[in-house]
Amino acid sequence: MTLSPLAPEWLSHPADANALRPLMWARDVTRNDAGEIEVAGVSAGALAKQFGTPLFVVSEADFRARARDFKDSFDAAFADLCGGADVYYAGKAFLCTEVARWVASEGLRLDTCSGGELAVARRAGIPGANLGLHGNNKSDAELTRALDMGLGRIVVDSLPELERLGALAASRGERANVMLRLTPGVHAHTHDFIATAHEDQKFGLSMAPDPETGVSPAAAAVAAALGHGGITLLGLHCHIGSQIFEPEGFELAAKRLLGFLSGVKAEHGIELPELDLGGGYGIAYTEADTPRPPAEIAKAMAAVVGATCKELGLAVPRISIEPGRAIAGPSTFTLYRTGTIKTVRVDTAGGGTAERRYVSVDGGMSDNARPVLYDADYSAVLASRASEDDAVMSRVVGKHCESGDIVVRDVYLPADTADGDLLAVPGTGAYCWALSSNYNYIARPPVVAVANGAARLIIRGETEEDLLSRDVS
Ligand SMILES: Cc1ncc(COP(=O)(O)O)c(C=O)c1O
Ligand SMILES: N[C@@H](CCCC[NH3+])C(=O)O
Repeated sequence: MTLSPLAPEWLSHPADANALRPLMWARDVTRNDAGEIEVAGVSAGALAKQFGTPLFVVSEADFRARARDFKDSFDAAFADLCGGADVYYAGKAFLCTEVARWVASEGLRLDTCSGGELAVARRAGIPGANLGLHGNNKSDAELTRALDMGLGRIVVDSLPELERLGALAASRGERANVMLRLTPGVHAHTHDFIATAHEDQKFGLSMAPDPETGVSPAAAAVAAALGHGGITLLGLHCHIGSQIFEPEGFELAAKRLLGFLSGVKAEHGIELPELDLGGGYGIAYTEADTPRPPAEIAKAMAAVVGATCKELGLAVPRISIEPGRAIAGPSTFTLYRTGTIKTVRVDTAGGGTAERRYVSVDGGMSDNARPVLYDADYSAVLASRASEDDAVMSRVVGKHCESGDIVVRDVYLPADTADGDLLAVPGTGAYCWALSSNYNYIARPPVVAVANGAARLIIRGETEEDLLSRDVS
């Protein structure tokens, strides 16, 4: 078989199309003797039979292990510097009541960014002291809810919000626990839509001095917070973006924030006790991605923080981080049923023609918007059986009325992949269900957690009745 010239350079023709690359899958996903994929002892076929497809399948053990790994690694790395570190799981990646409970039982805290996420946290019984709240446009109702729940930290994003929160807390005779989100001016190596620390964007307080006053919005916010009767200023926060592999951006941001803390000490005589370095750690969606293990990330970060504090004569603040994707992403795969398969002739850049095989599945951009939103790459394997057939360059597409509705842009799938097979797409635990929609009146799929040979629903799938029941007629 001649290889399709349409294959991207980074994608290698697999020697064994049935193989599961370890970094891309939850650690308890294997291929059983019958050739079927199974997770924690439950086969893809059994899952599809019990819950239907599309289906989000979460390995509970894998999710918990990744959460624990971050907590243990950061605690160990920062033990001597500041007595350990706090890990806030970023619930925006994937949140439901069950997941919030897993996170809490593994010793993590929870980062929320809306009233709805706070409601999940409350339902899961997480104490307010272990919660953070983010957002560039928090409503008064959300701030009130945060105060009602006694939040450990509200991450303030702007001067107007600081004023609003301070006034609200003061009117209740309280002080709000505040972290200030700063933009350290770091350009992260990631898709523009998920980079968040350069100057020209909606998040955070700039550290760059205003040309007229010489005072940066960040410095103005610190002064305002320290002087406000309704605010307790705990420290500073930054988040440079998401799906980032290189350590340099994280380290530069940490250095800039510590430098800023040193400036606060010089100006106000105060060493703020906390520093949150955000999330953003990349995961393996394809063979081209090489994520760093949490222990390595933590050690490198501790070395930078320790050395910088020493240089600046600062006590090391209590460090926290907010990983989302790196905990939720690899724990989950999406199970689809294949449908129409067709091969089309396409013109190549070199002036020739090639064939592209389109494999359609029964979901698509409504359960995974990331390829459309960020040009995100994924991978896929045949899940219902192993195949001895050669692997053919393929494009997995959804069923939506949108030509950009691509699930996996480029993947080698066995030539005998046929209508009715099961296909599994790994790494869909973060920002897939969370970003899901009802486009084309398609109901959101259920999410099941699998552990110890049993699967249980943690989010029920929507039904057509659910969707119709919203229509006012
Ligand atoms: C403030 C903040 N913290 C944490 C995260 C989690 O990022 P990630 O899922 O890439 O770890 C995000 C999302 O990018 C974020 O905006
Ligand atoms: N939603 C983005 C991640 C960033 C969201 C949080 N700031 C993604 O799917 O990659």
